[in-house]
Amino acid sequence: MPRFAANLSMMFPESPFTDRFACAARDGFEAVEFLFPYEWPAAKLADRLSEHGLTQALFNLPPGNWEWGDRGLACRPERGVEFRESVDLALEYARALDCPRLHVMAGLVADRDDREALHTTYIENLRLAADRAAAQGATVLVEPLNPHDMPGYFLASVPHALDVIAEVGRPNLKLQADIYHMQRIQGELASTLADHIDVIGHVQIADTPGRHEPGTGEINYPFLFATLDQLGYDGWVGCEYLPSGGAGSASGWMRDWRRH
Ligand SMILES: O=C(O)C(=O)[C@@H](O)CO
Ligand SMILES: [Mg+2]
Repeated sequence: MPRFAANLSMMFPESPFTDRFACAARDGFEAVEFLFPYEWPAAKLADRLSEHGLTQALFNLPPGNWEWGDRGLACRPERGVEFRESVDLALEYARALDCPRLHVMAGLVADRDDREALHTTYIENLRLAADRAAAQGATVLVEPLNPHDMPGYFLASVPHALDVIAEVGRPNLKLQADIYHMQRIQGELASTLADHIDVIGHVQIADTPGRHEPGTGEINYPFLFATLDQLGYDGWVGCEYLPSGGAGSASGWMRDWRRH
């Protein structure tokens, strides 16, 4: 049975962020993940983890200026200094939270951009991030995001992510397989998990349409959880969804599913 981590950026929206650790523990989660921890002191978040006996499974590098439209820096040639600073800051938080996984967002591409230059920058930046992360035993992840939710995102398909991972050539660079995005990009869920299980370093879930909890849409999650078990996946499965309604919908499906 997969081990689930609550994504505190999306789950428990009725509670302030730092109270969501308690909500996750109350609902039976042993781990949490979130997007960006940087507006809270790392020590405060570390206290929340230990207070509730939770493991930090994953978080993201700083994405640049989200309000101004940044969605990551890694492919942007003109943002090199900021990217390197973002790696160091994320690794500092990772040490404080004892977190071994960091998601590096690629960034957006515009029509006028020189794609070759973005590609070269992305590969160099991922090597740098992976090498700095390796020094503290951490893994760096790349995640294809679907073009409906994230138009213009540089890394928009699983084959592109696999090519990048191969070219970067670092053992601690892995694929973040977000099943919700994979469904909206391409489908072929079970076969993609099976074909690439060796490079999958983290899994995330949500159903579609709506990006809500499993059981609210078209994805057969019981089948995919059994597939992950058969493949021997023993990492975390991040619950990165917006509960469809009310506090109980955040994790009620998980309790029902575990009873069977
Ligand atoms: O949107 C997702 O899916 C993520 O996992 C984020 O880390 C990137 O926005
Ligand atoms: Mg995701």
